[in-house]
Amino acid sequence: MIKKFIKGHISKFLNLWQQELELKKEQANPIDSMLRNYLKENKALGSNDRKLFTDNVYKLVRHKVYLDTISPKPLSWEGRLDTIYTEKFATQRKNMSLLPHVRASCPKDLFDVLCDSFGEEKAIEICMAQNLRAPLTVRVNPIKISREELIQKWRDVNKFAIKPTEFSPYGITFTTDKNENLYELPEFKRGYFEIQDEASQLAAFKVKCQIGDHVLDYCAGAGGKSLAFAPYLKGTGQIYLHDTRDYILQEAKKRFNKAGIQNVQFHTQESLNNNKNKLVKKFDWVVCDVPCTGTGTLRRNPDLKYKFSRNRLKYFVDLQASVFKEALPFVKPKTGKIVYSTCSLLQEENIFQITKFCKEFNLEVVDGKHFQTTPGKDVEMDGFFCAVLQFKN
Ligand SMILES: C[S@@+](CC[C@H](N)C(=O)[O-])C[C@H]1O[C@@H](n2cnc3c(N)ncnc32)[C@H](O)[C@@H]1O
Repeated sequence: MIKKFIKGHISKFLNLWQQELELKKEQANPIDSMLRNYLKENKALGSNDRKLFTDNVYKLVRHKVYLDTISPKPLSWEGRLDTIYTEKFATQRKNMSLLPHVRASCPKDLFDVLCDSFGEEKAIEICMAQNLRAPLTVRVNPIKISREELIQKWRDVNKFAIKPTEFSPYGITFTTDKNENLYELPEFKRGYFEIQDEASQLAAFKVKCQIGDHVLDYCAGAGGKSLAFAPYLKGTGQIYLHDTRDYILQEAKKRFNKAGIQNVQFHTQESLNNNKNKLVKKFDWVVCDVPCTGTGTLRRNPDLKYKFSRNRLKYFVDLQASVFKEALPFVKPKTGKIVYSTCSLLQEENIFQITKFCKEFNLEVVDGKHFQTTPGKDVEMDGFFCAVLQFKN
């Protein structure tokens, strides 16, 4: 039974979130930042209460479409919350008279485009998987410690329930849903690891840069991908991090310092433009980890599914094409490679884009086929897409 006091907070918070979404639509603040602010302002919620509060907020947001159909009317957050803890919540999933997008708890527009990409059966499986809690996964920084050493320390001293990731050689996944505060660990402060989903790690490792290479991370954000592939360079060559948001590069700078990586430089849009003549055709690798609908990360960001619209999809498709076109001149002719990646599941942002780029710019996909992960029954990773392209010679 959830205490009345916590139920009150859950309702209050979700009413605020709903208002925010109605008012600002796709510009609405992300739910995780709204949650952080709410918890800061409501110190009366103790640490156990916070976990219960947060877990239930996420559950309600994930299952809202389904709950709106099966909960008592008039709808309220309290009513939806009570419904989660009834038998009906499980049994109605099998009610085939409910529309598929309702059973899968996915807004209709998004469900339809997922069906276009995967067919209905797979789309339902993906949505169901995206309604589960995301696993907590970290990437070990091999410059500071090996995965084996960190696993041993965490198992023996911290008593964490963890396992090595199956595909990434540097990942560790937590196997319980206990909220470990990893940011407070000395190993985090010393740069031994970063929190990063396994699929994102695998996409980053597609940048197989070698000693002495020059790499331009064109949409670097806070540097998540670059931090993962930087150890391949063994301190040689140079990574250029670029983003249109100056403040996020400051964040990246701090993370690189902590990770002990020095062969990097940071470029705002202005500084890259000022140096453009020197930098075009210079890079062995250009990484285009473009802005996208984020439909592969709905377990972490379930609020994104309510921001989705076909217009928003078109906005991202156009933006991705223009970012790719901006980044391409920096690739070294003949040998240079450009890596295009998204955390989207949609063909419009992925395979359709690279097919178009190949035709328009005389490129071909190299290093095997493109790489794609889709959350599903046995796939614990986020949805990611990545392809390595090179000029046809
Ligand atoms: C998916 S995020 C990058 C995440 C980052 N690579 C990581 O692994 O943590 C996309 C980034 O593209 C940036 N961006 C948006 N428009 C851009 C543009 N025209 N040129 C370069 N970066 C852009 C955004 O500010 C955002 O940080």
